[in-house]
Amino acid sequence: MSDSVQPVFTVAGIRGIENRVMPSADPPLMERAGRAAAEEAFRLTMERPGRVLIVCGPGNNGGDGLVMARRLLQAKREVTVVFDGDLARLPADAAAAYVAWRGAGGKVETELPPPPEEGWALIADALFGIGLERPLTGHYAAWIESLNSFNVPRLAIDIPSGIDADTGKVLGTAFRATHTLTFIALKPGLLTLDGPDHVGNLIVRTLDIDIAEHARPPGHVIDTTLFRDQLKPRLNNSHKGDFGEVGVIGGARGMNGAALLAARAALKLGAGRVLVSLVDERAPSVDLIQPELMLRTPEQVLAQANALAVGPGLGLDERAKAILGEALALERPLVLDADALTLLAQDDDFQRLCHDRSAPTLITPHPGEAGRLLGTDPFAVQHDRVGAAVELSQRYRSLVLLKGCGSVIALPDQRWLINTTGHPGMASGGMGDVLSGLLVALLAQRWPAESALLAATHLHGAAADRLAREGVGPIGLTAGEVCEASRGVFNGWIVQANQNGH
Ligand SMILES: NC(=O)C1=CN([C@@H]2O[C@H](COP(=O)(O)OP(=O)(O)OC[C@H]3O[C@@H](n4cnc5c(N)ncnc54)[C@H](OP(=O)(O)O)[C@@H]3O)[C@@H](O)[C@H]2O)[C@@H](O)CC1
Ligand SMILES: [K+]
Repeated sequence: MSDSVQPVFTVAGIRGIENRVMPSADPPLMERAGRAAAEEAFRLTMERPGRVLIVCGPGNNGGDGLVMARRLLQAKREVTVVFDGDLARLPADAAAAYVAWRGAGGKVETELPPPPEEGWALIADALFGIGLERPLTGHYAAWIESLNSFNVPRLAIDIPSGIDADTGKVLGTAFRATHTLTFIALKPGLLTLDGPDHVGNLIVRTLDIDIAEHARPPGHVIDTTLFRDQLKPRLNNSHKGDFGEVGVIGGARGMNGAALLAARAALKLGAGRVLVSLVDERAPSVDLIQPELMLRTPEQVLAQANALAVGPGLGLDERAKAILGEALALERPLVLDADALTLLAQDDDFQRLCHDRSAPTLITPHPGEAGRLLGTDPFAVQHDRVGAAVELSQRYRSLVLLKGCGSVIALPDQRWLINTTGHPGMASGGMGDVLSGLLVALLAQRWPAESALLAATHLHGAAADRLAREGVGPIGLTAGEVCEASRGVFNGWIVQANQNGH
């Protein structure tokens, strides 16, 4: 994995690094964290002099806030600290930070005071960090609700209080930050589920720890460097046979569009030929909007394509089952989505076939489909998206893309990655079909399965992001528009990857 790719650690991983570094850390980690937070506060209040409110909790996150407060006070800033923790139960570093704060002349309020007349210059949330283990209730929950109501910069220290650092779940209620300064490394909860709605601008400070020296990250954030090796310009001396033959099978009655969208996306991402089979017998025999697509029978597609996407609008009837069985038996890269996933979840024979395949299988469930595949429900999946994706990958010996806010990719060797492109305008019909099409196009062009899944996922979101920047959406964005924009973004990546001698 390239050094520039951002690592992601679960709480257990962060604790492991802390335990290794802490005994000899000079200055201590909490001093470094508090100093980094004070620096960030200066940056955020450059144009907003005035009083900074720091709300500190009963653990080491509160300790970070107390160090931050002392640093600001020593730099002649006005600071109000709120802390009502039990001094006798404060961890050692946080207790030392408390003593140092009082020693520097700092005062402590035990209730949230009203804001000064000119308003708070900044609110810093140092209530709870990675140690939060149960829902927030009572006065802590009330404080957070109140802090969220101020329209001023709101800085979360390490993680917005109330967000579970491993899962991104809101535990009771959660601080809505405009900025989050996180320490040592990213955590999954900042990137997936409810995390992105609470973190605002995300800033990582490693606290001068060389992470690679201490631990191997279990996860990463997806970026283009992960598949840059595949981003090659085409040779002048090329022909369509060099770029593979995609097969898409789906499009039952009322769902023709799902398979056509996938097929069009495959065409726009450079597949040499795209064969599509609409299982609806009354479906048209040509796509008049995209006549380049070759409409064929399922048998012809299964026989000819060198990479297959099965499922968009496939239906759940006997014919659909027969097609899925045949596709699973072919040793060619296979994308399964939508109805194919529902059929897979229902049938032990399909599961056995899937498990025994030697060609790559790529499954792209949303949380509902993932729940069915795991024999549970969407809530359980969302409760631990990374865990669910890893389990699916193991159970189905597949590369998995679990869709949703902060899509999670899990690979058969148990590595996982989180995607940060895309936006809620993509929550609309047909988006998943386009993603399947982008993915199968790269597979047909003989990209390795892992690179294809990372690239298609990242591209799908990046295309939607570009459109939103151009005023197309986010609200009302259509899957067809993402399909078109993906082509431009992808070609741009190739140009970029091949500049400067790469
Ligand atoms: N360790 C280090 O060296 C470094 C750590 N760093 C910083 O420390 C943070 C982690 O600190 P932490 O482990 O002390 O956990 P933290 O998030 O402060 O919360 C624990 C406290 O909250 C309490 N509590 C929990 N849930 C609750 C609830 N629902 N409602 C009420 N109370 C609740 C819990 O109480 P208890 O469960 O024991 O009742 C305990 O008192 C980390 O995010 C980073 O900011 C950095 O300085 C770098 C160096
Ligand atoms: K916090």
